[in-house]
Amino acid sequence: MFIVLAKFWQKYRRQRLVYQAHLRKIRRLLDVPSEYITRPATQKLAVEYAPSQKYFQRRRLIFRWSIRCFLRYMADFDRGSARLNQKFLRRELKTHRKLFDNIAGKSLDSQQRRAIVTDEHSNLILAGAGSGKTLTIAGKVQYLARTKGIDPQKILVLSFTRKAVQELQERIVNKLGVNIQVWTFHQLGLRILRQHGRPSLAEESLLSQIVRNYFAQVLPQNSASFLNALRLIGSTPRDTAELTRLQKQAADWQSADWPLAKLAQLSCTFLNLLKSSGRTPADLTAPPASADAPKSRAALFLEILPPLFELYQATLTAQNKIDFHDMINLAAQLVRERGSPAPYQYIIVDEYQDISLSRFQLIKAIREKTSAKLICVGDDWQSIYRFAGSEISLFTDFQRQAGQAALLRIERTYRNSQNLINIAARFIQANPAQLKKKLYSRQRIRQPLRVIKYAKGQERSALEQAILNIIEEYGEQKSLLILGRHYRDIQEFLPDCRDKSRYQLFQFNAASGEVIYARRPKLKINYLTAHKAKGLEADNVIVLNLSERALGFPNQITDDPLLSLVLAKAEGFPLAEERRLFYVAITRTRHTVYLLAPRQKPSCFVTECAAYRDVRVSELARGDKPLICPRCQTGHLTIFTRRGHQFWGCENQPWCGYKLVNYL
Ligand SMILES: Nc1ncnc2c1ncn2[C@@H]1O[C@H](COP(=O)(O)OP(=O)(O)OP(=O)(O)O)[C@@H](O)[C@H]1O
Repeated sequence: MFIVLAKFWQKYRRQRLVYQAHLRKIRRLLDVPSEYITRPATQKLAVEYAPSQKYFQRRRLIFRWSIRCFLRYMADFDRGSARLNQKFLRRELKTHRKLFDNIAGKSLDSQQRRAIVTDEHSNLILAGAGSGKTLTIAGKVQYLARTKGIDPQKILVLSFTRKAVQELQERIVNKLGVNIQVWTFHQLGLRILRQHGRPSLAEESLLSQIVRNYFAQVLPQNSASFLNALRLIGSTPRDTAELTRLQKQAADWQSADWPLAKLAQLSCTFLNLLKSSGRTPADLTAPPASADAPKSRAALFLEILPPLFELYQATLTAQNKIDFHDMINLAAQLVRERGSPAPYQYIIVDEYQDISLSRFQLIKAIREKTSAKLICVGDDWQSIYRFAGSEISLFTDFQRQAGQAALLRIERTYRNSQNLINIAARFIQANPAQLKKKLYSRQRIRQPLRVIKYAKGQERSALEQAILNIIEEYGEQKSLLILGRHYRDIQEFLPDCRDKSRYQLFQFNAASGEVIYARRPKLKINYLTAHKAKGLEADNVIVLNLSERALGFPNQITDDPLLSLVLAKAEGFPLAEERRLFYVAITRTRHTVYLLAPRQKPSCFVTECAAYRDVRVSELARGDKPLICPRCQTGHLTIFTRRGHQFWGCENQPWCGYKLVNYL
């Protein structure tokens, strides 16, 4: 009897120990986790805890609350992990409140904080213009380095332009004191190539030289290909004699008038885009031929392209050089073959909406070697580089491209007023393909978007009117950004600013982009194209030349359809990229935006915005009274003489009383 009891007791104790071990294990799981549970970690946990699940289920041990919680967790692991992650986030936000209260002197808002502490394997931070993307990235780096003990050398921060890199470096290294290196994709690529002793950079003009040589020397030697090229530009020779004459002429091709010159230029652009996507001509397929066009233009082009591509690649190899695109393509290949340049734990990409296929491949290669976590920050509303090879689907379809991801938002803008965001968001979301966002701001400004319409010849007066209105409202101390769609827009507005012999009301320094308004020389004015202004801000903004014409805003010159073979899939919505560019332009302002549009043929964007609430439209008076009073908006400005002094004032005196002192 005693032996039976002893055996029973031993068995009971053994079972009890197993039971307690499982219980301890699941309690550890259900406790607030010490780190964020990522999707890959969730899958590992599911495997790790399956035996405990079986153990409790088999014995129907569900009387304890923790066991019931555990079984519920195991039934839907994703939801269970999400719940635990919420607990983790709450604790992290509380523990590190002081840090988030002071990132470079700014207290982060709740969405910025969440974006920082969320630590999924792949993270996409969807942000609005002026919502503090740069500050959030700086905060993330500081959080990782200071609280998680991550070596800053294992955090790879990437951006697209040197300017953006400098800004990030300045904020992270100088302001936050975290010693980190921020790179452009090309700098990173070059670093990888140098590590493996790869060749130096070829002259920028090499591609155009080779293309020229190809069309002048190589192509004419092959009559069939030469004929294809002529067909492509719509000029089929009448007979063999004419074909031979054209082949001979090709060798002496000098001027841009040569019929194949445009095709050569197109080939240069095409090859640049092809290489920037990391593909070769073999990856391209022409659309199927139709009954009326047995060989499409695309098919003809894809016949003459491969030899050109090979010639270019062979020249690079012979000279032991690489081009700008190889810096990224070869770097990705080297990472795949020989490993990552450093054991990165985090990769943070700024302005992710501008990502191209080849850059994405480079990130992917590094992640495959290091299992680094990826944090991409961007704004699809500001994606304006499709023409240069950016692939917006890598952003909008992030989950499919980068694996299951956490989608975070930062939607409070610190730059624009709510009134301006309402206008800008309505304008951009007219395109239903743009991701939905609810941006908000605490700032309010009545009629932040103001349209001034002018007659032909009044361009300069319209600009002056806008400047005077801004000075009247905000004084001379505020910064002013003048934006054009094309660089030459400013020259159309200030044609006489190049004539040094005359009195110059405006002076424009083309090198620095600085504009000096002679009557208010202290006013800080800069001129940029809308593309260059991305990422910048100013107190007030004037957008020039909003006209409806080929080189207006929107720019209506369409790309050669052949480029669609290498560009991202065309968007269904008309002028989608120009719309985003206009959105970028108007969101650079902290206060107001003036849109200068011709009375005849104003831009369709201006007409669309003019119908919105909170948009003010005024017209410049014709003839010799071009300036409208900025205060009452009805009278014109005229010169008054009082006690021997002259000054500009509103003609509606004394009702209006507006005077411009120190103007004459
Ligand atoms: N939490 C905050 N508190 C106060 N100011 C902030 C905060 N976050 C950002 N800002 C300010 O908002 C402005 C815009 O920030 P930032 O330049 O980082 O925006 P962005 O998202 O990169 O803008 P964009 O995409 O339009 O270039 C800056 O002046 C920045 O200092």
